[in-house]
Amino acid sequence: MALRVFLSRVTGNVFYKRSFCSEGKTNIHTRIVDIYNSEPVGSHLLVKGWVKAMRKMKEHVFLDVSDGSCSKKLQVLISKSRQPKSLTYGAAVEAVGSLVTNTNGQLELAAENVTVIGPCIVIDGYPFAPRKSYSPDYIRQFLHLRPRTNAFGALLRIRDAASHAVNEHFRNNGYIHIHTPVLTSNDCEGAGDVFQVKPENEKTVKDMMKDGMSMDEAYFDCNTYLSVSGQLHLEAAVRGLSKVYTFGPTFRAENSRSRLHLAEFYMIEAEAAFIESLEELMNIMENLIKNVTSQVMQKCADDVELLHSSDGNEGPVVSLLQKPFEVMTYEQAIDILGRHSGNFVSQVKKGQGLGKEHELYLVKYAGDCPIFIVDWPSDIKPFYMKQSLQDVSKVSALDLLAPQVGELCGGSLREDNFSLLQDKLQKSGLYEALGWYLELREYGNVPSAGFGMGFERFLQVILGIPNIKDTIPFPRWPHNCKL
Ligand SMILES: NC(=O)C[C@H](N)C(=O)O
Repeated sequence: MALRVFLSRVTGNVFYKRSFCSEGKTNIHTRIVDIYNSEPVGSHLLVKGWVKAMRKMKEHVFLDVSDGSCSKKLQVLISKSRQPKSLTYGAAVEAVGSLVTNTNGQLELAAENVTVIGPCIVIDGYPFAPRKSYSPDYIRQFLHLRPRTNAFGALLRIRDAASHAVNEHFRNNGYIHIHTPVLTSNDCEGAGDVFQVKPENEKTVKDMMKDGMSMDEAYFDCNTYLSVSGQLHLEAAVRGLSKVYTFGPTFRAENSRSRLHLAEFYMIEAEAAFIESLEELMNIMENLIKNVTSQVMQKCADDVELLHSSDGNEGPVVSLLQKPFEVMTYEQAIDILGRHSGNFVSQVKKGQGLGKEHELYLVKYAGDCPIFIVDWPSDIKPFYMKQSLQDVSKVSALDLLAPQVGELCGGSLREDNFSLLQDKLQKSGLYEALGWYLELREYGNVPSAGFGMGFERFLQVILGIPNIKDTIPFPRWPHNCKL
């Protein structure tokens, strides 16, 4: 571009002039949360939001207006003569007026003017009636309208606060946030069934083989999947940064519609170098869980209360904060389950994994307290877990079981013995694909450990939410991806 043209673009009147000011000051409307926190009585304000309830009196109309910024609504008072025609429950409105304290001592906007920004065009079609509480199952049928319900609004604010607290906790403890890839060529450890991805117009591998094409002609010259875990990439990053974590979407194509599974969920995964015992790993996990839980309970007390009082939720699990998490070995767990099988739980044999009923039974046994199950048989755990120094048939791994969900986290010391890892990769047929992973142990290797925790299950636990689909804005599960 010629310099003259360039300069005229930069300095001339070519550009559209905009007025710049920080967000919140634009358009000068005040958020309801700020009104309750800091706005002095007597202020003249513009408020924007949605009508959550409407009461018509002789001369006035009272509106409960919410803008989603907090659980509270602002009562707006307008004289009947100034009430716009399309003012109904559910409409989007803006109101201008003075902030006053009413006779009940509550803040109220005495409005001079209320304008309808967006009316409810089909009033009878709106699935939620004012001041009525609905079951989560009912609300879930309207995923696109769900964010405007009181209970789900509260959930979304809590989720935001929890996500913020997770990032803050890791940052305060010296962890570096790593964005691990969503597209990967490995399925981690066979952590779950994978979603395979390819460009829209590309043939499937099967068709390519039929047509005599080689994988080199594909976009990626290898099979590609949506990530089931960022762990292996974190293990690469931790051998350079010492403490790392990731917190992103994770995908499992499990054909389950259970109250505990999603096809897309958010996983918090952390890895730390120079860790040599499960004790240290348990402390890292317990500190994270306790700290984030107490942050959420403090910062979102109103929303937690609102969620608790709405239908279908069991309320927060306080046992999480009260005492140290329990610990028992896999063998002790099998023993306890064996002694109580029949009446309470079905039989589980030594060497087998635990079913959901076993996990929940063990949590009950621990007094509804989270419990770490440690030292698992190596045969039922993935290749990257470190062989136990005391018993070669075991790995230094743990599962954290919690009320409401059973398994909440899984973690382990990572195998740092080069030849053992090489052997395991060879035996599991992953040697070719994971040569790079083995190489991490070839140069400047260190002992390390890590864990993963499903964020939605964590929300279920701390909030007592039975169904995982009620913890994520737009849940994906079999046959449900249209919205
Ligand atoms: N980062 C982890 O340890 C999580 C584990 N790889 C899982 O997929 O469950």
